[in-house]
Amino acid sequence: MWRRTLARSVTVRRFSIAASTSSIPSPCIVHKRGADILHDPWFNKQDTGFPMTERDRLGLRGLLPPRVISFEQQYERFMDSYRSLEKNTAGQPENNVALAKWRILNRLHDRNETLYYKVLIDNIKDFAPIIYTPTVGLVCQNYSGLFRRPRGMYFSAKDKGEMMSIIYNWPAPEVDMVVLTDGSRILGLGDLGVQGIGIPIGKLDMYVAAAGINPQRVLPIMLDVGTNNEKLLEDRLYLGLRERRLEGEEYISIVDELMEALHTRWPKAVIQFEDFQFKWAFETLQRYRKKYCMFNDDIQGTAGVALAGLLGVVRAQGRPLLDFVNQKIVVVGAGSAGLGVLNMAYQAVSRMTGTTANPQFYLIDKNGLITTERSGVDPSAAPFAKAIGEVQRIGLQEGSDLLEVVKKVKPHVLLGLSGVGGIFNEQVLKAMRDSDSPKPAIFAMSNPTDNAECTAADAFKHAGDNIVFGSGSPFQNVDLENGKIGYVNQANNMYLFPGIGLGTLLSGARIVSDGMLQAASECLASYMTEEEIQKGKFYPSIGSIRNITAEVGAAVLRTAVIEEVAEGRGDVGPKELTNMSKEETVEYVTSNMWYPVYSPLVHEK
Ligand SMILES: NC(=O)c1ccc[n+]([C@@H]2O[C@H](COP(=O)([O-])OP(=O)(O)OC[C@H]3O[C@@H](n4cnc5c(N)ncnc54)[C@H](O)[C@@H]3O)[C@@H](O)[C@H]2O)c1
Ligand SMILES: O=C(O)C[C@H](O)C(=O)O
Ligand SMILES: [Mg+2]
Repeated sequence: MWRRTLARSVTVRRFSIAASTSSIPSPCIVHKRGADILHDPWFNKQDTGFPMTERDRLGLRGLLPPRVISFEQQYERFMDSYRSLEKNTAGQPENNVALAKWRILNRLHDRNETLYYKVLIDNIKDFAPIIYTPTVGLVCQNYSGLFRRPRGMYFSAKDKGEMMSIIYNWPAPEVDMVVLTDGSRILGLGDLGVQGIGIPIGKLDMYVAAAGINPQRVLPIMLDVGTNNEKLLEDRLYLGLRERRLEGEEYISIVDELMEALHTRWPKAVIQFEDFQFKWAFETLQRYRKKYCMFNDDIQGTAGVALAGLLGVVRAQGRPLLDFVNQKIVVVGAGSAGLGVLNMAYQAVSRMTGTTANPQFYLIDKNGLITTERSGVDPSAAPFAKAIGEVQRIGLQEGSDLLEVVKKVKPHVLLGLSGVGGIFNEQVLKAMRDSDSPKPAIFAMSNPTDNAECTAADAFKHAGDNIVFGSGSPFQNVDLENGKIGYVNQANNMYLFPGIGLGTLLSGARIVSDGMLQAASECLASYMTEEEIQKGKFYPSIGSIRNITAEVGAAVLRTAVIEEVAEGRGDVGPKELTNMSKEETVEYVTSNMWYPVYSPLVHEK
């Protein structure tokens, strides 16, 4: 038996396509020498990390001080400076501290990617809030001032007709993951134009940290089609096009051109759409999802994470999963994210009941409760408009406000994806005390922190100790002052998009199907133990994000194989993928994760 297992695991390892994690890293071919290497963050070893033999081979002798400092020493040196910075900035305004921390990490990112990702992976709990949500929002807002050097690619409306050649300016021969934004809806901060580039960079940092995508194969892209942000239009130092956004056919033809260019150069790359405003988010998803290997994280990734949380809520109530169909869920925000969640929740109910069920979902936008009486309702929201007769029976009407809806519906779950900070105010939270659930759930999923529908502390204070709580941006757990702790879940799509991307990539799938997304969500939902669920924990700790990503990636990959959309990757074709057991698939995914080590550099002309 052991022989078989060993043989199989060797087979799986043989198919590894990323850098090896063994103690002797495989060599890396470089096409440059001397100072050019020191200035390249992909190959630089923080200068002092180059061993003498390598200094000889690469023409580095005389360009560096004589001492060689090990990777471990460099790591400690960086962490020491980080800790000093923390000490020296203690007590200063929160945003200043956050930006100072971002700067020190960013400088390392620009100098030495290997050490940067080592630091990030080993301290993900502390550093995710800096390189990702919420600090990344602040960075985008201050981008023009913080800009030192470019990262990723920038396409603008001025590049129309030339994108196919511009795409070849990207220096890396291979790209696995692309995150693309047009900057039109950055978190809950609105239209930030070109400054939104921080979001694809942050998402791809999470891809490297959580999914082990090789950082030489990630590509953040900003598609600058103008901005409607008046402040930016008037700002002389704004780095993007100081023009209003393209609309209609002009807009879509530019996105078409970019997608075609990307597909031509890297047909196997997975493309994640991120932070597109509502009117284009759904439209581009429908337009491209059958043609290219792409998904929209705000619609689909968020939906999977939210559904996993909603199923956790049912378990926390001590109810069987099938009871999900009886949950009264009020979703506040009828945009990309809110509608994505409702679509997926609706599909789950339909699967459970085997019918086109009429779940008890209530949808609220800036004009209040959406019912069949609403005129001009967006077609993507229309399926969730409540029948007017049904709402009138409980004393509600078209446009009823949030407080009214919570009071009358007594929901099991109140889920915010509105982008409006504090909208779950004291009255609304107090009304949740009358929820029909023994463990009312409050999800304040909007980002960044100031845009959260409520804080964790307010949720526990006003809605009661028995609630379960999730937020898009991180909050500290809450001391309930009765010896108990109110647990805070981070209900953020970061728990899924890395696994969706990695699983899709390794499967070589042509598209990202609904089945693959559903598998990702189910995997996340079932990851949590009964004990954790009873403690109000629906998502794993961020410290285990590589493990969860491996599981999610494997679930996505296996579904791609079952649905026959997987074409395989490298030596590993659909047949080999089909023959892998569930455990072997997880091992295959894990063994393909890149891990930061200094590889011996070998020069080739
Ligand atoms: N936690 C996560 O993983 C996650 C994922 C995606 C989006 N988000 C957050 O969700 C928010 C919304 O994103 P989106 O893409 O859906 O935006 P969107 O612009 O597409 O939608 C926003 C929706 O909120 C509604 N709204 C605005 N003001 C309101 C009010 N006062 N009362 C009720 N509804 C109101 C709007 O009518 C609209 O339907 C953002 O803050 C974003 O950061 C979080
Ligand atoms: O970026 C995040 O933290 C989550 C989400 O994609 C968002 O737009 O808020
Ligand atoms: Mg987003």
